[in-house]
Amino acid sequence: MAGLEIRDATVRYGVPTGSARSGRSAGVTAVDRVSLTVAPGEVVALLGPSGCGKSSLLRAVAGLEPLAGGSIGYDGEELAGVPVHKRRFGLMFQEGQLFPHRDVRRNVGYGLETQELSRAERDTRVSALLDLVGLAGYERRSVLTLSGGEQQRVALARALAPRPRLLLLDEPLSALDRQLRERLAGEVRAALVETGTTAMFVTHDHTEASAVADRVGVMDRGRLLQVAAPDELRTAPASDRVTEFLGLRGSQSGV
Ligand SMILES: Nc1ncnc2c1ncn2[C@@H]1O[C@H](COP(=O)(O)OP(=O)(O)OP(=O)(O)O)[C@@H](O)[C@H]1O
Repeated sequence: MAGLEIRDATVRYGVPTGSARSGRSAGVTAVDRVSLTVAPGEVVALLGPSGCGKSSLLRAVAGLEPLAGGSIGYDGEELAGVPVHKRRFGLMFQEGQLFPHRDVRRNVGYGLETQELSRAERDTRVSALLDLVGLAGYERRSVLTLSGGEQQRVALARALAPRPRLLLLDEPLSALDRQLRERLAGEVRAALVETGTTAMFVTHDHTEASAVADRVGVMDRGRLLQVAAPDELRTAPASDRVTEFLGLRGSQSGV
């Protein structure tokens, strides 16, 4: 199938060699037989409390964690054995990812340096991306002078620059205060939709998940409880745990 296809993916940590075969439950099962698809151009959020396995699943898709079971494919190609840099996926994290000694233009243009573009073409693309993330005219600014929100906008522009076939975002707004987070969540979605970017967005904040994603996957203790459009999750939650995470009852949301 086109896009991302995760089938029965399992990620374990700290399992000594051989113990899986012996059947003993050594180590932690961070992701437990999760199946999920992301269609081309679709944005899917992974939502759940701290420790539920969201980042582990994202890292497995990126190729940063090996699978203990199941498989991950993209556009019909099996990704096992395909190294991180050959997957043509983009990554964006919470913070601390910009090069401090490069200006904004050279940060955003970083992923374009290996592509066969003239300097002028590169600059045009960088300016268009800065425009897209609301930072038109910031080319020459030192990233050290930017606010946290501006830095994450630059990081988003940089991640989008090489046109990744899948963008993986791990809590990209978590270091920002709530008000800014809510505004930026809408802006991130607009940028992803405008560029037609296929994306997986990890968050523990249900408001953010609903603002960013076409569909939200709710995770709990390594398992995927439900995947549905934000409206459908609200009107037809599959279980009480889903209701809790959506903040419709209790105080589990925003853990
Ligand atoms: N490198 C590791 N070694 C051992 N255990 C790990 C490792 N990374 C994660 N874990 C464990 O795996 C489980 C899932 O962690 P993971 O980081 O995927 O969850 P998460 O939902 O992304 O949490 P958070 O929102 O806090 O980042 C947790 O129990 C965690 O302690």
